[in-house]
Amino acid sequence: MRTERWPALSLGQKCHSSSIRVPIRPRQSLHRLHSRLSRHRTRQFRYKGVTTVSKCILAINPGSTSTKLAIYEDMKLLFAKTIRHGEEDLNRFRRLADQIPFRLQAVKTFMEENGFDSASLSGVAGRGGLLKPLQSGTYEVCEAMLEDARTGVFGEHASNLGSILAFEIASEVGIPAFIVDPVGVDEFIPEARLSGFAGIKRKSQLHALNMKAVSRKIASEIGRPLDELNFVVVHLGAGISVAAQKRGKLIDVNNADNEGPFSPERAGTLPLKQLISLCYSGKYTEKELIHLVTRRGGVCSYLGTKSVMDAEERALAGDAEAELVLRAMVHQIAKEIGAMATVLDGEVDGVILTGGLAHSDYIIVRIKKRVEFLGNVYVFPGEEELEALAAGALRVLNGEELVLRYSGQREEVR
Ligand SMILES: Nc1ncnc2c1ncn2[C@@H]1O[C@H](COP(=O)(O)OP(=O)(O)O)[C@@H](O)[C@H]1O
Ligand SMILES: CCCC(=O)OP(=O)(O)O
Repeated sequence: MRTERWPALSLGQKCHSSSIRVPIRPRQSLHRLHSRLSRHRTRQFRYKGVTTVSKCILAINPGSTSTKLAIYEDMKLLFAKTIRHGEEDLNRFRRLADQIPFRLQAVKTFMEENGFDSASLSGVAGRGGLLKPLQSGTYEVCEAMLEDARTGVFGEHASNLGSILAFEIASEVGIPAFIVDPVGVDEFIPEARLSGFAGIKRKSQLHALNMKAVSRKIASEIGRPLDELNFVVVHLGAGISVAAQKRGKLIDVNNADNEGPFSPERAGTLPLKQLISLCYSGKYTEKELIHLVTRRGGVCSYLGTKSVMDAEERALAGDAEAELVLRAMVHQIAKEIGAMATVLDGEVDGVILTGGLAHSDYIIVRIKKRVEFLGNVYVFPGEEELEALAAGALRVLNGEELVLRYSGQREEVR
């Protein structure tokens, strides 16, 4: 048994560091470029006196406490920034949609700071949020999608802002806006859809963008096609997704906003009867309780912080409560990994651990100890979401892949 650790690129880091073992390859398929698309989408890009003909993509990843941004010229990272939003910045907005002008300004400031004109862009890609169940791929943003993201009919999460912000920027300069592998990617097998109570269906809501991007990289490092491999893929972020990935398809997962292990900010699966009693206690409105279990649950509800980094410091300094909470979170994550291994009939080529918490040796060492009997454990700290967004947009702009419509049809990008 061994653990592979690939340090993910931190934002702004150049791709040539010798410590990076996963090669970042530029896409090679310009020869397949459709000439109409080529004329329409390829821009002259002028920066610091040098003019190049290439496709520039703005990638936007709105998170619950941050907006992560990057501009790629083809697959070369030009600029990136993580803007952290304090609770005081975001708490003044009553609804998620009220944050749009504030976040939009943050995107525009990022472009201005880097002297980058949006007229030089070929496309904008935003993280796709809680939308209807969708197949994996790149979708062009359309009015129906914007409406679902704005109203939150499939749930409220900061990622819902991705399509909206991408569309706002793109429509100003008449270029397409995309989302890639949204949170609502659904590749469930039929038996994963039943909850155990008729009328309540399980939903696939997960960190599909990063989980797919990281698994593709690890498969390529192993030297085998992803569609021949079975992984248990675990994204350890503000929310936690533990998925059974069979031959490239995410066939079962705990719903990262609703089920499974508790996370830095989410309660995960709760004892049913006690939860029902709490709903009828009169202490909370429906909205308040949903907010509590999804944004102030998990580690936050026990320790008052969503930062596992802080919780870890406390545990290491002898705080017994912090130590117990982290031990319990590891316990639940490991149990879920074991469960997903059974979904794969025990045929597991490896366990992949990624997301912010994968930076933590404290957490990783403890999970690994519990699950390494299943096979190799691959650790990929952080996430590849911005790069995956740019890659998804470029695949359709370069004519390598048909763009998906929110209705489910595949078409050539217009
Ligand atoms: N080096 C680290 N050590 C311990 N915890 C970390 C480290 N880096 C990030 N984290 C924790 O990861 C969590 C956030 O994960 P991240 O993947 O960035 O979240 P999101 O899902 O919002 O993108 C936080 O609890 C943070 O404290
Ligand atoms: C709702 C599923 C996606 C998710 O949990 O994202 P974050 O960890 O970024 O909040």
